Amino acid sequence: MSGFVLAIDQGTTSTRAILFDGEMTIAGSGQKEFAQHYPASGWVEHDPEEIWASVVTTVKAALRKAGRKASEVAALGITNQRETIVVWDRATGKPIHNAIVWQDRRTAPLCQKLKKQGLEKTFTRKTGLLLDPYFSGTKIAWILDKVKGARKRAEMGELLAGTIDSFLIWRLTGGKVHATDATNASRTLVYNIRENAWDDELLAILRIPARMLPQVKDCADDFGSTEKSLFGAEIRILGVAGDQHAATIGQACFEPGMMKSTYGTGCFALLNTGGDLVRSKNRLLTTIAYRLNGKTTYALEGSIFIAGAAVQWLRDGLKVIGKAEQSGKLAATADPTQNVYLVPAFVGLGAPHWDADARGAIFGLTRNSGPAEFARAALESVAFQTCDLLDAMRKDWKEASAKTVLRVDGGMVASDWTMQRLADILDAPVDRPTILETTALGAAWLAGSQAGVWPAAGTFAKKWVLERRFKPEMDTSVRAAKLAGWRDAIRRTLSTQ
Ligand SMILES: Nc1ncnc2c1ncn2[C@@H]1O[C@H](COP(=O)(O)OP(=O)(O)O)[C@@H](O)[C@H]1O
Ligand SMILES: O=P(O)(O)OC[C@H](O)CO
Repeated sequence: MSGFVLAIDQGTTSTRAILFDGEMTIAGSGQKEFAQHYPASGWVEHDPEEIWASVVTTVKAALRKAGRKASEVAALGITNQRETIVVWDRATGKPIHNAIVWQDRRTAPLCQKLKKQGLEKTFTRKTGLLLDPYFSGTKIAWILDKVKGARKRAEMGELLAGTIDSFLIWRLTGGKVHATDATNASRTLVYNIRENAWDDELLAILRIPARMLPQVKDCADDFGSTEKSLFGAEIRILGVAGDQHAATIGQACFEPGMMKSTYGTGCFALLNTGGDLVRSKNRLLTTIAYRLNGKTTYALEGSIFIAGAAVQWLRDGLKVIGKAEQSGKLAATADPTQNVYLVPAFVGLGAPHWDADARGAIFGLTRNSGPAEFARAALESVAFQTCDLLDAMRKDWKEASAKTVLRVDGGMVASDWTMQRLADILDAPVDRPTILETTALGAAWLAGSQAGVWPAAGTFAKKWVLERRFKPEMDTSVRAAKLAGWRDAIRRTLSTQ
């Protein structure tokens, strides 16, 4: 069998399909953006049919560009934006509502109600998550409540629910397989991460019928085969993981203590804690890093909602840059004597504050403040937020020693200035690999190793190649002063002061 492995990376703003060859290099790829729907303030939806069409188009494009046929592909891996949920009709495969996206805040009142009933501890103990609208469970409950007849139909087994991976598997296999993997399940708020099973008590609280949920498999497992009519030949689906988990694998963070951080629209940092299910006392999430051969590896996760999105704000909102890549150059020209801070709480704050009501703020402006100081403040905010996550991780898990090295990926890591500032603020080395498509690579590795055409974890990890290490260079007192200023800015921004 050939070593060609296909990865579908179904992200928040675009879908990518990448065909890797036996040397794990990219043979061909396709990418397609799709519409974001904002039906009300704080609501974010995707059309599942548009997502499905983008998957079919990009897979065909990747094969065409590589000059390969589906019959030459040994396996397919799927990775996806997490938490985003679809409910569809079992008989027709048609969604009964648009997908409710991870960023969507519509279930904040339900989360508040459950918190007031004293239920957050129960959810956290079982799922490792918090009662925040970010996660899928309350979104499923919302659809069952609001779409006429949905709950009854779900109880009768006529409706199915799933994260995007699950919806795609259903469509790709022609409605034969309703499955997901343990990492995606671990983001739903109804999956018990210690017992590795859907949790009846939590399902009852949210009134979600268990029969509408997918079977949960290992990340490298048999998820069925794509219908021959789609790509000309069947392709076995052998790997599935949420995108941040796939990036953890693609960055070869297989050892406890290893950590990756992905800087796209938001930033998601995962610290591998091995078999230890570490309970956070500092409002980080406990999540399943990956599950292989029935063995669960856990992670502590810090989720930041705005990272590269702050650069988009410089470009599209303030219009002080024309392109994202100009942000670093502009920041480098900022006046070192000014202390301008941006707290980018544009959609509230994620970890470790979880303040849905906070809104963005800027501090320290003077008559001399201009585009350069705004650009520096925006890029530095990403470093400061990561620093808050790392501090919380160190407090939560003593093995997360001062020696932590951060492996980075995502669109924003192209900025050398930002990566150097990140190393300076963290006071820790930041490693940027040669392959930045780590998410797709992680999904491809799951599928390729399961198919037996790609190497096992140890050999795969040795193929991780450093492109550049950013070492901390900032004077200790300068760093301390900057961090003190940031903490003051955060304190003044929180909605509950
Ligand atoms: N050179 C750069 N400097 C700073 N930010 C950048 C640069 N290039 C891209 N970005 C930011 O990275 C983000 C895109 O990264 P990507 O990983 O594709 O995100 P996503 O998968 O969330 O869509 C955008 O928000 C963009 O503003
Ligand atoms: O699609 P991305 O890269 O923005 O990632 C989204 C995360 O999985 C949300 O938890």
